[in-house]
Amino acid sequence: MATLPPGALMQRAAAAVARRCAEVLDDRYGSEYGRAVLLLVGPGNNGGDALFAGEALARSGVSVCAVLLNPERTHAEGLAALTRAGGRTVDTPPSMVDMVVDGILGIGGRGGLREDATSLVTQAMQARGSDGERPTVVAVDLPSGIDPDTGAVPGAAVRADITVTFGALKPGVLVGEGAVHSGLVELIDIGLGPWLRDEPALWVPDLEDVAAWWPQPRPGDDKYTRGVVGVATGSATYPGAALLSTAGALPGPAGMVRYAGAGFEAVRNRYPSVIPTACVADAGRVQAWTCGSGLGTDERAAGELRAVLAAEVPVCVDADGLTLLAEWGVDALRERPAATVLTPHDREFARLAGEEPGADRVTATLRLAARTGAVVLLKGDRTIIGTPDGRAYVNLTGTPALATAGTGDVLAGLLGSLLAAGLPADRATIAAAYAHGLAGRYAAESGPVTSVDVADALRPTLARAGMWRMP
Ligand SMILES: NC(=O)C1=CN([C@@H]2O[C@H](COP(=O)(O)OP(=O)(O)OC[C@H]3O[C@@H](n4cnc5c(N)ncnc54)[C@H](O)[C@@H]3O)[C@@H](O)[C@H]2O)[C@@H](O)CC1
Repeated sequence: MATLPPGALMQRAAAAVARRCAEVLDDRYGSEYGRAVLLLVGPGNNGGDALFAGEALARSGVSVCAVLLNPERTHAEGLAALTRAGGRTVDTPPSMVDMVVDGILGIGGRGGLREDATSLVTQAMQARGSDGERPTVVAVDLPSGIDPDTGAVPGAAVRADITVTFGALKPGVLVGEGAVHSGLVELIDIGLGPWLRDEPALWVPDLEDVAAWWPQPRPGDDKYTRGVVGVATGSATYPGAALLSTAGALPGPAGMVRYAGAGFEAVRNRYPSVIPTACVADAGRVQAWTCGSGLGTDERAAGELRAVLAAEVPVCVDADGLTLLAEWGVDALRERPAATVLTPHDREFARLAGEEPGADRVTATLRLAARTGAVVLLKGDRTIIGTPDGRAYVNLTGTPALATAGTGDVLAGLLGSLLAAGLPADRATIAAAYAHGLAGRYAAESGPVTSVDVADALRPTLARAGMWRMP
């Protein structure tokens, strides 16, 4: 740090916030010029960041005003800079505000917002932008009132649309209630790297990574060289699961889908390119299996899952497959000669692990991954992926709209296809969660989402996001 001029980190942080604010205003209004931005400024360096960001915005023609929560402890240089640039302080929020920048508390904040801050935030949110809509809220580093380390929200807290966070992703903005308050989280590198402790506790996959990993068809490929995925799902009771997991597998990167199970006629009628058989034993060679969605838990289902697990190829186990595994005990999974991926929701997790994920979902996921030797994808508001070697990822593309029946079947199908196309299990799982979340968002743009909509949205999503590149 000695090599950096004093305040350099704050300047970089503030510049990143200002840049993001300007982009959001441009998106909303076509230009940031003349728009009204309100800074909520707390007593520490978080407030300092907000003030310097306000300075930069004011210099670009934005009308910036600031409410100071603790005038006597306000970052003095920041305030002077804002004032020099034409920004002003006000006692109460004006009625017309296009954007609120939350610089009340950052990583120094503890115990939720106090009363004065809570009422200030409430007033600010009653303002309206010049388009009549509520102001966009951009949080500096983290939304004020959330616990930076755990994501707990012990009292009132700011609800941000966007959080611009610096140097490292604090778990508080990624998991639990804190994640819900953080909106879209953007990590900015301000050069803190050398001073950060250890490895990040949580990694956030981004589109660049996922698009780079996504297998593309190469010249000379045929359907077999691109990988063949086997889908062993559905039952007489749940024939829809067969269709949904197949629908998830088809847009994936594998060159062929084989279906094995009780839904084979329905699959044949709906998807002519799929090779259907009644059971795993008859299915022929595959490079990966997805098994479990709607499979049931009877003897037949157990036999199918055993056959799949005995194959020396990667396997994604979902839904009823997880219930069966829980009955058998998960420790034997370590003996599998190829990778396993488990995709539980909370109740399935509790059956598998013998305990609820609890408040620390990341640690719980990693513990199950270490115990089973499998990559574990714990579904939730924020899907968490843990690897047996102790890396944890959180997927940020999901949407609550995906909390509807059958979307997990689609995810499992897509994941199987990525495994069959040769992606290592951790990347396949991350990539599937990422693309599935995006597809959920895309589907939600045209109305309430069903799992069929998510499956249908996969192809346009993969093209739009660059996972599919025209060969
Ligand atoms: N760590 C770094 O090197 C950098 C930090 N930066 C900014 O600095 C922030 C941290 O700044 P500070 O350490 O000054 O802390 P904060 O600005 O988060 O909090 C300031 C003070 O508020 C008080 N406080 C805590 N909880 C409160 C509550 N519930 N209600 C009212 N007051 C409360 C405490 O006295 C605390 O020290 C980061 O979040 C980030 O925004 C950036 O400027 C970039 C560089």
